[in-house]
Parts: sequence; C-alpha cells; structure tokens
Amino acid sequence: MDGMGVEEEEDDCPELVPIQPGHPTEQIPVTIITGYLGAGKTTLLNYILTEQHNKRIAVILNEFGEGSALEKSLAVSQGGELYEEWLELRNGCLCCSVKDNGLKAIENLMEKKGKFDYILLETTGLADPGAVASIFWVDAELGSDVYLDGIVTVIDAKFGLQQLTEEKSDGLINEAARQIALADLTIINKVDLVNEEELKQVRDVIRSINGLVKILETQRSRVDLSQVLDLHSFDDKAGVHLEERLRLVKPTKPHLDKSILTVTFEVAGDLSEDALNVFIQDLLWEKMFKNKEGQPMTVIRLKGIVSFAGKAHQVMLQGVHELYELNETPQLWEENQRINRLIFIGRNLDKDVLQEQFVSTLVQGAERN
Ligand SMILES: Nc1nc2c(ncn2[C@@H]2O[C@H](COP(=O)(O)OP(=O)(O)OP(=O)(O)O)[C@@H](O)[C@H]2O)c(=O)[nH]1
Repeated sequence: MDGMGVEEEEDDCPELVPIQPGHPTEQIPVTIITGYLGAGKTTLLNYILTEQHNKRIAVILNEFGEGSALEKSLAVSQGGELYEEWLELRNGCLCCSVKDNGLKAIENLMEKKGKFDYILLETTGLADPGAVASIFWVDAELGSDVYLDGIVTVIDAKFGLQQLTEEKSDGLINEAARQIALADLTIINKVDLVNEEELKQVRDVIRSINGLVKILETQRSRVDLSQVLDLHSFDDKAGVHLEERLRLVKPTKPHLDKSILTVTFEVAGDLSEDALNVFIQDLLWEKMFKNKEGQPMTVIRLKGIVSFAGKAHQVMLQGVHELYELNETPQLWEENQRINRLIFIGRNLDKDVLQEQFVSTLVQGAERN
C-alpha cells in the first residue's frame, strides 16, 4: 500500500492543523472501501483527500498491505492505541490511518462530531467486508451515530481476472469474488494497463458474480464522488427505487463451476412475516437448502422487496452473510400488484430449489395462520 503521499509531495501537501471538538450532528453515512491487494484503494482515498470537492469527509486509511502480518501482530500485542491522530486537511477532509479494522477509529472520530459529514473506511485487501458491514447492524451504540451507506469494491483491471478466478483449496470462497458479491458499486481501476477486450473480460466476470452491482471504470482511481457516495444501499431511501432496480436484475451464469453467482425470482401475493423469517433462517442460519448436486447453498448477499399481509407499505429485505433485516419502506403498494422479489448472491445457488422452498415455506405459513 502507498503511504498517504501527502508528506512526500510538496505541491499536494495539505496544511495540517489540530482538530477542535465539533458539535454533535445526526447519523453519519459510512462507505466501506474494499478491494484486493494493490487494486487502488489507497489511491482512491488519497485522491479524495487532496481533491477540492466541498465535502467534509473523514477518511480512515488502513495501514496494512501485502506482507504486513508481522507488523500487525506487533501492534496488537503492544496493546497500545491502534490509530494515529486525526488530521484536518486543507480541503476540509479529516484523515487518520489505522492498524485494525477501523471501528475503534470511528468511535474516536465521533468525539469530533460536527467536523465532518461522511466517513470512508478502507479495509485491508484480504478482509471480508461483510464482517465489517455487519458490525454497523449489531453494534447499537455505533449504529446510533453512523449508518452503512454502501460497500465499494476496487478491482485491478490487469490482475483482477486472475485474482477472481483463482480456485481456493479446501473449497474456501475466493476473497476477491466475495468482495464483489458484497459490493454495491465496483470500480475497475488501472484501465490504462489493459486493452478493450481484457477490460470486457473483467466486466463480464464481475457481472457473472453480481447481477445487481454498478460498475465504474477508472484510471488512478479518479472517480466522480457523486457516483460513490450516498448510494443508500441499505436504507429506506434506496427502498423507494429498489423494487424497480430489482426488477431489472438478470440471473447470472457462473464463470467457474464453484463460483459465486446471482439468482433472482418473483412470487406474487402476500406473505406472513413469521413464514418469511423461517425461510430466511433455514437458508442463512441452518444452511438447510442444497443444490441438485447435494451441496449446501451459501448466501453472501441477499436483497429483496416483499409484501406482508395487511401492510400497506413495501418491505425491504437486506442480508449480509448470516445477518438480515426487514424494514418497511415509504413506498406504498397502492394499486400495484403485490409481489415478492428476491435476489440472492452466493455459492452453489439453485434458483429452482430456492423458489420451491420459498413457496412451500409460505404455503405452510399460510396454513398455520
Ligand atoms: N498503472 C496504474 N497504476 C495504478 C493505478 N492506480 C493505482 N496504481 C498503482 O498501483 C499500486 C497500488 O495502489 P494502492 O492504491 O496502494 O492499492 P491498495 O488497494 O491500497 O493496495 P493494498 O493496500 O496493498 O491492498 C500503486 O503503486 C499505485 O500507484 C492506475 O490506474 N494505473
């Protein structure tokens, strides 16, 4: 990983001033920036830190790149502070580099409420962003200060394909593929290093994993910030458009036998909330459903719009690994046909089996009522 680059380059050098405690504000969005080793995460964050954009963004840079396991274990065993001082940059950004997964740094940052409107959190290249994302759901204290806006995955145009198609021993999930499965936005970076045909192959593999994700292409991670921030991937604001977006999602075809892919189906009618919970828990927690080859299905990301009997509003379903939540959206069904549209991204998924299980759980739910 690169250093911040702000100390080495005189021209870009932002003025560093100590931060005064700010005023409390409302919940702050957090975007998780993930991506395989060397894809361009730090380049993206440095770009945001030095560009003029009139936004007050707090950036948490992860200090660990390749081969840093030793350094990390030293930092942890010393038991000292795992983050450094927060610095205020000339363009209004705040910055700090961390030696853990960044959550402590967010807690520390909250003492400076009012000084920033947005948090970008970089994870290490091999991290499972789902584990970090889950903490925003389960940590009530953190959840009252911040909310997860989206997961952005940076992909190396040159080496991404190789990283994504690498088969892991012991049937483990390929980390680079998992990062795409969880992404709300992917950025294919280093487009200068590939030709159009190679770029298309990367695009196709991303699409084969995640049928819902938006794809941007960049050089030196120079993106239009408005396309990266405020995605509202997990909240009601997205729910308003989610039904339409989900309707456009196409199932994907695997690029490898064991690869992660997207399946989607739609079933008309109303559900009982209890029956839906049974279906989801059997799938995510009990891992009861198997594909036709007898392999258990693993869901990494789950999204949906569902219709509950007696509820006028559409309900949004969001799941990351084993955690899920159901939230009413502001959108009313009104005269629209009530439907349940679900999207699953994961491994060993079989649409027919999932849909059959979904329908049978719901029928049983209706019989119980
Ligand atoms: N040719 C080319 N090189 C790039 C581009 N973007 C970034 N790089 C270089 O790629 C290398 C890795 O970039 P980083 O931003 O450090 O990647 P990272 O994802 O933070 O890496 P880790 O922290 O190790 O996971 C650096 O040497 C960058 O200068 C690009 O668009 N084109």
